[in-house]
Parts: sequence; structure tokens; C-alpha cells
Amino acid sequence: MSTTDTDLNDQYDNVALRAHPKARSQAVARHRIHLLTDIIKVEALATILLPDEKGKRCDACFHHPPRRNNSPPLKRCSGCAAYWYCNTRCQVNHWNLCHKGMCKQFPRYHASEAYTNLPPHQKLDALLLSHLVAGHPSQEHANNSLSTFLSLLPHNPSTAVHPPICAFSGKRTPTAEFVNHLFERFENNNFVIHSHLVSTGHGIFPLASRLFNHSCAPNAVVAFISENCNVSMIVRPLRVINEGEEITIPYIDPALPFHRRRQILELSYGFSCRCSSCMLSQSIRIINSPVDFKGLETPLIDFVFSKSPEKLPEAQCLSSLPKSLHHMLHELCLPHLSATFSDHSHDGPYTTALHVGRSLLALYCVVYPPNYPQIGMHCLEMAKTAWNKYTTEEFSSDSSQRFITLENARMYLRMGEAVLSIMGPEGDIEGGPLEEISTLKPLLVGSE
Ligand SMILES: C[S@@+](CC[C@H](N)C(=O)[O-])C[C@H]1O[C@@H](n2cnc3c(N)ncnc32)[C@H](O)[C@@H]1O
Repeated sequence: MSTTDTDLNDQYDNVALRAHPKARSQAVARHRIHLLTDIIKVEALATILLPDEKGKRCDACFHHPPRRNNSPPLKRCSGCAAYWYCNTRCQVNHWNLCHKGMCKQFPRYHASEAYTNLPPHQKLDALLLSHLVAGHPSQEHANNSLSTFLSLLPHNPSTAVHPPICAFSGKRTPTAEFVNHLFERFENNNFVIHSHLVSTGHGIFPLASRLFNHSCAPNAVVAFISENCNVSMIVRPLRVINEGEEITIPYIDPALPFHRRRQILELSYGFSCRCSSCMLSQSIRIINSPVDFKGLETPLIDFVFSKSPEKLPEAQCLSSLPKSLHHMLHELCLPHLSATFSDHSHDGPYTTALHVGRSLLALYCVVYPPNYPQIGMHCLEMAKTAWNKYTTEEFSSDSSQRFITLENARMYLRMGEAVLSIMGPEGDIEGGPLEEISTLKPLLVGSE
């Protein structure tokens, strides 16, 4: 173990670093970690909003002001007119974190050909790198967070050439070597910041990158919150994690088809995943010709909910998935179910939405570990769809059908609440799923 590992080991209550045969080190649980524990909280070293979010969220803490008439609008930086803040505190914090070093030069940089000709993903890297360098123009006086970032495994040390960054105004001009050194660590260490599964930006959270390896069957996930005029990441367990067990997070969506996951992990992160999910998926043969999923939906639902139609399974269903249902893992199946569900859950017919939505829920229980946030969010959507059906459709003579629909809405709300409470508050609290649950619950409970 390096000195950094030893330093890190002394600092955190829940996590210890151990050597790992392939990934340098791994984070293991110091003791049994229970649900609802914040395993670790890490403040961002640098962040960048996605272009669609600019002007809608605070550039410092990513807070999205509620859409109420009396809520104060975001304040715009009067220097560059391109950054927005909740209030003076956020503005001052961001100024000190990075904006001071680039405000003056930003409009010219943003309009330059060197920047505008970059493809979208490189623009994001260029801006994030500009933020990082503006706040940390050299290795001198590096704080803990920057030192940790510099200790991370680089992705492609020999080939990385940094994209054009915003000129820095300050005493020490950053050297190209230093900027490349930072950029080498971008691809395999940075995070997509999200609020309830919607991406809002990119960010650098060095300690989290240093600690957690990837698994497609992870036992923890990351959530992001606005705190102290900055964005913080919280790592939360999806289940009880035993003492000494490795704590893993997903770097990519575990629902992606196996071959796609393998490709991204090899290209962007430089390793082949050997997690239980990949080992199983490797042995599953899926035919490439178009498959009619329809005939398989009901057997899949029956298989996943065989113990109880009203309860989510306690274990991931992939390892016991019968061969006859393997085609449901075809790369077209999940996107097809998901698109059909979202079309019909908004515009109806709700009966179709609820049927397809149940198949999608069953498939989620195969590709995700229990308590994965997508499962909870989908259950909430199912509860809302059943409630829409209950309140808007004519049930004429058949009142038992109406009652079954209400019971279904209650069941999905219970399932969604159980999963999303494990995830806890994150992202936009106002209008977020936990708020939606507390609005919907009394309506469902009070109806007959
Ligand atoms: C964010 S870092 C994780 C921390 C890393 N273990 C360390 O010691 O700094 C990402 C890098 O760790 C390695 N890694 C992460 N998960 C891995 C896994 N499941 N198997 C092998 N290598 C892994 C890869 O080299 C990847 O590019």
C-alpha cells in the first residue's frame, strides 16, 4: 500500500483501503454497514453544469429554484454574464473555488473557435478542466482534495492531450504538463452528477474515485446533494454490507447489455469487469435476430413475482433466470418496454401502460440488484399511472376493477417508498420523488 492509502485509512469511520489484485486498491467495510448509513460524504473539487441546465441551476451548488412565483430568481455574474447563482454566498464560494481565475477571460474563450469546434463531450471536459485549473493552477499548496486527485490512477497517460482551456488570470500560469497530468485522470475517475436519475452535470470527487471500484452488481450507489454552496456526493448502501466486504458502486448503468458494458469499461476505464453479473452474462447466449418479446413478458412476470405478486424480490433475479427467458436480456427489449411504458403512462391507455410497466419492473429486478434507485422510481411511476387510471377512467358496471386499480396504486407506492427511502434525499428535494410520495400517499389511503 502507498503512503496515501495509509493516510486515507486513518480518516474514515466506515471504510478501509485494502490492496486489490487488479485495481490497485479496494474499499472494504470497517464494520457491518446498515441501510440508511451515509458510508462517506465527499465535497466536489470542481463541477460543471450540463449546457441544458445553465441558467436554470446555480453554478455553485446546482440548486434548482422551485418554480413558485415568489421564489427569487438566480443572480447572474455581472463580470462574464455566463454564470448564475442562488445568492451572494454561492457566488462568493464559486468565485473563490474557481471563477476568480477565469471570469474575465471566459466570454472570449467561450466564443473562440478552439472551444466552439470541440464535440459536445470534449466541451464539457474542457470547461471542467478550466474550472479545476482556475482553482488549482499548480501543485504547490495543493489541498487534500487536489493531492488525492493527483494520486488517482490515470487512464491513458501517454496519449492524453488536454483540450483547450480558459486562460487563467493569476500569478502562476499553469504549465501544460500540469494540466495534462490533471486531464489524464478525467475519463476513468470523474462522475456524472444526477438528480433522481436525470443528469445535471459532471464533477470531480477525488476521495470517492480513490476509494470505490466498479461492479455491475454493486452494493452501494452515489447520490448528490447541494450543501455549503457546493455539490457533495454521498455513497449509500443498497443492502447491509458485512465487515471486510468490498464496497462497490456502478460506474455505468448495470442495465446496459453485457457487451456494451464490457466495451465501455474496457475503453473508458481500462479493465474487464469480473463481477458476478458479468460472469453470469458472459455465459448467456442471446440470439441476434429480432425476437418477439411479447410471449415472454407474462412468464417473466410470473417468474420474478413467483413468491408474492405484491412484493419485490429480495435478491437479484439474474442468476436464477430460466434459459427460456434469456431473450428478455436482448439489447432491444428493455429500451422497447421503457419507451412503450412512458408513451402510455402519460397519454394512456393506462391499462397498456400498467401491463408493459409490470414487465419492465420484472426486467429491472433481473438486471438491477434489489433497492436500486431505478426500481424505486419506476414503482412510483406505476403508482401514479394506476392512480391516473383510477381517477380518470370509466369503470361503469365493474366496480371491483376500480378497487383493484386503487389497490395496485397503493401496492406500487409501497414498493417505491421502500426502495426510495433507502436511497434517501438527493438532488432536487422540492418536487423530488420523496415529496411526490408524501403528496400521493394521503390521496391513495383516503380513497375508496
Ligand atoms: C475510480 S478508480 C477506482 C480506485 C482505484 N482502485 C484506485 O486504487 O485508485 C477507477 C480505476 O480503478 C480500476 N478499477 C475499478 N473497478 C475495477 C474493477 N472492478 N476491476 C478492475 N479494475 C477496476 C480501473 O483501473 C479504473 O480505471
